[in-house]
Amino acid sequence: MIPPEIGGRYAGSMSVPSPGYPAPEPHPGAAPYPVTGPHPGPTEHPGPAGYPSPAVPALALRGLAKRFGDKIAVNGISLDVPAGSFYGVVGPNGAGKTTLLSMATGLLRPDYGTAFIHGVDVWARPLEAKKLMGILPDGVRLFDRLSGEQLLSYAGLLRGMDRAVVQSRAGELLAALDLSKDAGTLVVDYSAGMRKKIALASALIHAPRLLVLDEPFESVDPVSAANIRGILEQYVASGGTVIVSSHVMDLVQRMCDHVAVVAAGRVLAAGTVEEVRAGATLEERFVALVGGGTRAEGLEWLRTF
Ligand SMILES: Nc1ncnc2c1ncn2[C@@H]1O[C@H](COP(=O)(O)OP(=O)(O)OP(=O)(O)O)[C@@H](O)[C@H]1O
Repeated sequence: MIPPEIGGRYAGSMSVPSPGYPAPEPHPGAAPYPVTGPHPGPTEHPGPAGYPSPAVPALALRGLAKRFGDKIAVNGISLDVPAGSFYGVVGPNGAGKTTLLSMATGLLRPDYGTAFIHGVDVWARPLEAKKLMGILPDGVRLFDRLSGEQLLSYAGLLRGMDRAVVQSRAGELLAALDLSKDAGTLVVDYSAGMRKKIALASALIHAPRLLVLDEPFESVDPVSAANIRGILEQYVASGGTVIVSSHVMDLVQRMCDHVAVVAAGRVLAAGTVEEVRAGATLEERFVALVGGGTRAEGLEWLRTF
């Protein structure tokens, strides 16, 4: 039995789950623990300008929860990401963003709840769901004894793509991400930013309908970051959906049309960027929601030379 109180806590009507999905269920072997907060009611989500309001969200999370030992990393999150949106997930260190996105994309089994990619249950129909998405996970190792080009070919062939198509797309992606001259270099010899870019290319090669990118701009130089932003903006303009987690509020405010603020395993606010920031900057709103930082008291030894 699922605890009756499971569900996300929402700071307004902007957050969203739409009806039509079954109630979240605990996964086999999950130890029940109290997950607080009421079930959010269904709300209409406007699509981005120029797109009709889509009936089926690109990603629907229902009552996702995960505990590591005594630590509840994600505490019953339900959320809809509208198809065609550029969705930012922001939160302080340790907020539960990576845990949430890992459960949403089939990388980490939740204790409770499930996720639907364009209506397909990630945990009940994983192969179907995974065909629909491209993932840039945080901290997952790549097959780094392959060259960049080989890694891309591997990613494409693994998705059942035609070899000639894989080759031509790999060349285009390497060029777009400024990796052509390093195509034959082993990934183990790539810098952190180059690894990020080749992992992103691997997530894009099968032209998924949903991209889930955990910290895609971390370690990436400003020129490459601008290239990546351009690629993602075009992808969204042609109907794809992007979810990015990031700590850079300014970037999220400029790039995303929707945002969810996550802290301590819960959603504190979610909706369009305009709704969430409510006239302030996203950074100001974030600090107000999450709480001000601890002042650097003590540390006198650092100021005595
Ligand atoms: N495999 C694990 N084992 C134990 N605890 C974990 C594990 N993964 C995450 N946690 C804990 O769960 C909480 C959420 O971690 P998570 O990595 O999801 O946060 P995050 O929002 O992605 O953080 P950051 O912004 O620093 O990357 C943290 O307290 C973390 O210590």
